[in-house]
Amino acid sequence: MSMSIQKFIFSLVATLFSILYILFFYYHFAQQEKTAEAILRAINSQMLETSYHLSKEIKSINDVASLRAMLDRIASNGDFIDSIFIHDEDEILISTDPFRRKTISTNLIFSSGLSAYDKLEQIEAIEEDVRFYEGKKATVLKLTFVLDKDEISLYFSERKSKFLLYFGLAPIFIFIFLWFLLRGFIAKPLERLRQFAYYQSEIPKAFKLRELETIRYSMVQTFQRLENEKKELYDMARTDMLSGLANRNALEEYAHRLIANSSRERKEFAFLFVDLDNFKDINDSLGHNVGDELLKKISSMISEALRSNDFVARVGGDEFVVIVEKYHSIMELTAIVERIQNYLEQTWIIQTHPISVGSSIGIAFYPKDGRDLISLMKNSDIAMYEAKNRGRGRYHFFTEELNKRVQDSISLDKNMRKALENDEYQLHYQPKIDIKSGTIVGAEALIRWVSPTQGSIAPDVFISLAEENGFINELGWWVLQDAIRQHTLWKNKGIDISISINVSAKQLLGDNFIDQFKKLLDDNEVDPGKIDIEITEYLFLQHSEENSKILHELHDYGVKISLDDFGTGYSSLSYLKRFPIDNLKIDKAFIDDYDSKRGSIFVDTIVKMGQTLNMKVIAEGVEHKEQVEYLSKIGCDQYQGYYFSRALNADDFETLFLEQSH
Ligand SMILES: Nc1nc2c(ncn2[C@@H]2O[C@H](COP(=O)(O)O[C@H]3[C@@H](O)[C@H](n4cnc5c(=O)[nH]c(N)nc54)O[C@@H]3COP(=O)(O)O)[C@@H](O)[C@H]2O)c(=O)[nH]1
Repeated sequence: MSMSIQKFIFSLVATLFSILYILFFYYHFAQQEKTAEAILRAINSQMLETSYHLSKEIKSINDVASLRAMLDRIASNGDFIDSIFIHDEDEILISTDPFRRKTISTNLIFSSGLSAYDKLEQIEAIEEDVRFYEGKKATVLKLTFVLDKDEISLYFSERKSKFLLYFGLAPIFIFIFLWFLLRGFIAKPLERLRQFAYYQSEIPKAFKLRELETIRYSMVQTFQRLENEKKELYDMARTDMLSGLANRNALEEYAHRLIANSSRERKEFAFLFVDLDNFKDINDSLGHNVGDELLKKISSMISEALRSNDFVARVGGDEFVVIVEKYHSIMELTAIVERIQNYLEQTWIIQTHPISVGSSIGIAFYPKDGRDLISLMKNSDIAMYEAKNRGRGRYHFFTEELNKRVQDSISLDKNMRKALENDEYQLHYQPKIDIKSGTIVGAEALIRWVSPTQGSIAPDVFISLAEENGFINELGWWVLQDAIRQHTLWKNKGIDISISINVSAKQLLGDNFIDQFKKLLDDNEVDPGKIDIEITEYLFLQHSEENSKILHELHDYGVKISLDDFGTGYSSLSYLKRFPIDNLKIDKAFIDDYDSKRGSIFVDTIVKMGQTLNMKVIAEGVEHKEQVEYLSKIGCDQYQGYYFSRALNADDFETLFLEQSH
């Protein structure tokens, strides 16, 4: 049976005090007996002495009466003697107690079985013979000492009280003091140490007892050591010893956590299975030492190719898993994949051996290609084998459809960039018509890619990819330069119309856009008021502080700002309030629907709202006469659309402009 430290200390102290109390009581009774013996002895010797004196003094029975004074003195001096009397067989001859008439039985004094204290308690008197000679006749009288019972019990009860006071109460106080002392210095600290050892709760503060303090300090040290060892073991269990990368255990933990989060937040992530090409040959031909060293280098290279929030684990000899969570598009992901492959595609010098090793990468996506680690591993592995089958040093997606899409995007990306070098882009211009006068007041520059192999490619096909991969900055800059060039050319020919240029959010927010744009206008002596920058609502979604600053700067410079495709995307009236917008372009979808009840209300409302906010309102995608009539009726400012003209190349636009202005 176990007990708490507090209980143990309490029992220990209590047992100690019980023993002490037993000893004290034994001592008390022994003392009491000794005292009783001493009292009895004193009374006895007083008695013997008195009897001896009386024997000498008394010569005849008549002398007894003369002894009164002596007896009174002895009775009053004797502490425990109540009275003294002398009697013969029949009657009391003399007594210090005037009321004493009878003798008292005194035989108990000789009863041997009783303790001295009991004798004192029980006997009332003791007596002694007084012998004397009247002539030759021996006479025996009895001398009796009557004991003062009250005095005796008062004496013993006083002694008892003192004993209780000294030996009874004092230990109780000592007991309480000891209890608090032991509890405070031993029981509580030990209990705190126990709790610390058991729960590893907060480290107890230093104790005042040296031994306990040593134990506490040792425990703290032990726990710290254990904590470090635990951490080391934890890390070891999750680290690949050769490469220092995460191992399969760590991958399992990471993937489970990520899958749970991604499923909750409905997000996808990419799971890459990386396998080195020809690694087995290197191992077999140059030995495992070289292979190991190569693996170490490759591992650190893969880590270097990744961003801090990507995850990499070595899951087999030359197999790695990379998890990429944050990417905006497949193209951004493929850029990461290509970076890994490019980093690994170098010649490594290992123990003087030049070694080249490529990699094949299979890519699967959570949740599309697998909802758990096993299926993601399996499917990315299948994709990796497909990459190897197709000639190594490649990457391959698990689904063929995605594979095709990515391959198409990659070749589009390549061709799109080449097209700029080969001067395959052209700007077409769609007239903007003033509704009241019916004349051309401007032109929207729209890019066209005229490929020698594929013919005219619409901007819808490549603009979004150019925005995704950042090529829009280069392409957009070409558009601006070409539009300004054309504007200057027309101005010199007397065609002084404003030009609207589509500028993507990425381009607008790119480095130095404002400075370069202003320089372009200044260099060509272009009136900024003749240039209209078309932006979409998408711009307002991000970096709104920065956007606002750029738009205000452009506006202050004199450039007009048009909000394109109004009403289709992320429309919020607060944009119209916060940003300096000159023109509102109603999206074609609203214009198409102008003849329905709701549709007409929308168009009408947008026109009124725009004009109330001092904006010009331009209808897009106008294809029919009725639409123009309706727009005219509701007071819309301008329109553009196939009804008047499609976007034309610069020459055709010029012809049309000159035709309609005459
Ligand atoms: N960042 C840049 N974006 C550009 C540039 N050039 C074009 N674009 C954007 O590409 C999208 C598609 O443009 P496009 O194929 O040229 O189509 C434009 C018009 O041809 C078309 N349109 C005009 N009128 C009609 C019509 O009556 N019917 C009909 N079906 N289509 C018509 O609309 C497009 C103009 O759209 P918008 O820009 O919204 O005014 C398009 O989003 C362009 O913005 C560029 O140089 N840079």
